[in-house]
Amino acid sequence: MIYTLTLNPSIDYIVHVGHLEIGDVNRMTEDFKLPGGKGINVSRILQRIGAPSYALGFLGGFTGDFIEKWLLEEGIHSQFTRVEQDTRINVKLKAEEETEINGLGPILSEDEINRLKFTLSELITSDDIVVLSGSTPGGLRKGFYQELIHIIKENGAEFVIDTTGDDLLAALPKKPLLVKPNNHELAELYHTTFHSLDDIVTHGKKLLNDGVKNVLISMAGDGALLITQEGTYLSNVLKHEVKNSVGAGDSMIAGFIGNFSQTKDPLDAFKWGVACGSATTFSDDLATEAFINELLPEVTVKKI
Ligand SMILES: Nc1ncnc2c1ncn2[C@@H]1O[C@H](COP(=O)(O)OP(=O)(O)OP(=O)(O)O)[C@@H](O)[C@H]1O
Ligand SMILES: O=P(O)(O)OC[C@@]1(O)O[C@H](CO)[C@@H](O)[C@@H]1O
Repeated sequence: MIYTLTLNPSIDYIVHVGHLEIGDVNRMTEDFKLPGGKGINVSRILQRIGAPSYALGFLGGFTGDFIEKWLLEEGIHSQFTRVEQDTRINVKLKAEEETEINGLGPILSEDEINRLKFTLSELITSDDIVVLSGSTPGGLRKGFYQELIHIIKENGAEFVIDTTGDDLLAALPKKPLLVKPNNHELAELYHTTFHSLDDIVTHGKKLLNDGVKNVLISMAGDGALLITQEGTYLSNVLKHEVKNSVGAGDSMIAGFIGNFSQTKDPLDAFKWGVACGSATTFSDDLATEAFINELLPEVTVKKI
């Protein structure tokens, strides 16, 4: 079973304004509320590609109810830890440019934190993959991801981690099955600036040497890289109308893990990752199964 764990889910409030006038009253031309948070996006794509998952994390208040109900309607199993404070609302402002304003998330009590750890330790077995995704709620103690990874490893399961900074660095020696920084996050992680594809590959290989089994690096309109012990692979860039950047990386993780859990073939999984990430980029919301299948034959990867 694949589990996704979203410590800080959100309602994504997508607001279209056409033209944005800062400091003035702006009127929306369209708005949508969607369940969000990186792990939740991964679960939604996994469901669409026939690799069902179980969604875990913290949910609270009316915003939490909205997310739980939506996932239920999509047939996604979940066992969230209910918390006192409301799940956050993240604003995705679509004007001439896309602007995101992400909330801090609820303050959690010690009891709520312990209940989530207990749920994880009860559910996970050595057959499972746990996808740990996204930021941690503002008030949560530092190093909490490490506590979760400890439980996952103790239960003999594999894990994927999609976060940034110290939480990502600390996870590397625990040998994640997959990490997927984008090129900017990778540069930040190593306090550097990239000037070429070679620079990106060199730093991606550091992640591999530090313990990661499969390194995926997404590069938006420049495609993606996969680095494993067998070699380094570059994907092509699919050409369609770009509509959305929210959730492309999560879709890529879902495509990779959904396929890898069934085939154990990193190259095939890479193609699925690129198809899912691209399909979301070219959609208004997360990609549909039909569109992912349509794009799959367009994906090519080459060893570099
Ligand atoms: N402009 C684009 N043109 C073509 N393909 C794209 C474009 N943007 C994204 N993709 C595809 O989607 C993949 C994931 O996108 P991206 O690199 O933006 O992920 P990310 O930065 O993790 O996204 P997110 O904003 O969801 O965190 C890319 O590696 C690429 O395959
Ligand atoms: O604040 P975080 O946890 O870093 O990111 C949260 C978020 O921006 O990531 C998803 C897209 O990847 C959205 O659904 C959600 O709003």
